[in-house]
Amino acid sequence: MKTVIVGANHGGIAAANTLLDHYPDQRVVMIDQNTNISYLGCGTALWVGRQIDSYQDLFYTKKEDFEKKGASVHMETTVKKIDFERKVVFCEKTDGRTFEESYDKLILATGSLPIDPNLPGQNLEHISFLKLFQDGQNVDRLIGRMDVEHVAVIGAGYIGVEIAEAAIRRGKKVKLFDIADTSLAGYYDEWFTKDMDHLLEEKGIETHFKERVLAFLGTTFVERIVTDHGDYKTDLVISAIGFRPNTVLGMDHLKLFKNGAYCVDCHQQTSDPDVYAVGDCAAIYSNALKKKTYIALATNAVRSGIVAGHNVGGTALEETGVQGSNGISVFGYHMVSTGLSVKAAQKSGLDVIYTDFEDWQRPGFMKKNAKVKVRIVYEKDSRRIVGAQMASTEDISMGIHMFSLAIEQEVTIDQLKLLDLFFLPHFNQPYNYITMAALSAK
Ligand SMILES: Cc1cc2nc3c(=O)[nH]c(=O)nc-3n(C[C@H](O)[C@H](O)[C@H](O)COP(=O)(O)OP(=O)(O)OC[C@H]3O[C@@H](n4cnc5c(N)ncnc54)[C@H](O)[C@@H]3O)c2cc1C
Ligand SMILES: NC(=O)C1=CN([C@@H]2O[C@H](COP(=O)(O)OP(=O)(O)OC[C@H]3O[C@@H](n4cnc5c(N)ncnc54)[C@H](O)[C@@H]3O)[C@@H](O)[C@H]2O)C=CC1
Repeated sequence: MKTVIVGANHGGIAAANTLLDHYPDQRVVMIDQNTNISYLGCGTALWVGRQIDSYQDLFYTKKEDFEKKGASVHMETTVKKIDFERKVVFCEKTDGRTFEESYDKLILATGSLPIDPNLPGQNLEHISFLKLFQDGQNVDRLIGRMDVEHVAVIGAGYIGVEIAEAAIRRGKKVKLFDIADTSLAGYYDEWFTKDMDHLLEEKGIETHFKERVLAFLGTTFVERIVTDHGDYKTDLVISAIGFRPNTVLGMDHLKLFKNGAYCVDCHQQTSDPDVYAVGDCAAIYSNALKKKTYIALATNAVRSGIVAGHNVGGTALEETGVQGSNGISVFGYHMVSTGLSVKAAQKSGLDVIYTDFEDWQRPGFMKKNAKVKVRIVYEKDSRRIVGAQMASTEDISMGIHMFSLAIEQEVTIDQLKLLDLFFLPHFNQPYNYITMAALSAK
């Protein structure tokens, strides 16, 4: 059986490795328009901010690794069109040569594209997205220039906050804009985002929230940014206002989710039984919402790629749904969340309440200590946990993984009250903050 995979980044790579490692009878053809694969975008801000020495280790695999396993890999090759009736993809290499690849099964892993604010002056130089490795190289080159002093970041979501930190670390004057009234509004409630906003300002980032960018001014290079509150000198603009699914290849043939992502079932199969979709180009089932949604994360791309690979290979593996677990760490402050914030839950029509707790991580007699904040969001009637947020200068990631499982398994806030959590002064308090938050739940 021959499977063609369009897109060979995190989702396509996971699908290809699953097929090549478990189903020897499979012929796998991978096609990607880029010059590189497996780039960890999350490393861009670390490298631009010189928290890691180079970008070399931000790639975890390469074309040759798949060729060694027997795959054919066409890099710098764009799939221009797909004939879903004849089951053929039409390819064009960067040098203009064209060819066709027939398929028995097709896996679409074409990912996402940065949302384009489409503003006047958008084509001036020194305005960049931050999606590809090449974008990271471009921003790193520009930020290294002496004549680039003022950096404007549009979008205070995950990319925007992380790259704003990087620009501060490189000694730039940074303005961070968002139409929301706080940073990270899509992931956390205000009890958390106000701490992040304060930290960003304390570190020298000039925040401009509830402010809409209207245009860019300049002759060759961008010189000023115009918003509904004023205009500001700028030498470099980084635009990070979210991703949209890249589904131009199948939009006229396959069923689409409300934001344009491909609808898929629990096997990652689209409305065409020979076509699967994974990663940022596909919708995903939220265990918190109990319905399909769109969450563009590398972790989801990998898991959905594995599920599609097994199903194409002949194993009817079902995806278990996600909670959209995510985390951010800037200036040594960590925030992690899973499921829904109160705001997101209410926006989706869920009737939720929440319990908050803030305490020291360890008992007072321990020399090393740090404050931890936790919020648990749960449905009023079912008392099912639907979300959690945590913040500290300590690594609290294991806590949010537990909450992710709790949401998936429909654990209630009452079940959490007496959950067996160990006590050791090096790690926590006898009455640790998770138990205390649950015990204080209404
Ligand atoms: C700066 C940054 C930081 C991030 N940090 C994190 C993080 O910390 N944690 C996390 O979970 N997620 C993070 N993400 C999100 C994560 O990178 C994406 O969710 C992930 O890349 C999705 O993988 P994908 O394979 O579905 O899509 P993509 O990575 O978008 O890959 C799609 C691939 O398809 C190819 N392609 C598209 N159309 C065609 C075509 N017509 N023909 C041929 N090839 C095509 C593209 O070249 C690309 O290689 C970050 C993203 C960015 C930009
Ligand atoms: N640590 C992590 O897990 C990371 C994950 N990612 C993922 O990559 C994807 C893309 O990241 P982002 O681009 O940061 O998207 P995002 O969704 O995290 O943030 C977009 C931000 O832009 C704002 N915005 C939207 N339109 C705007 C406008 N016209 N003007 C000003 N602000 C506007 C939104 O309010 C939001 O705060 C997301 O799915 C994100 O979760 C990215 C970086 C790190």
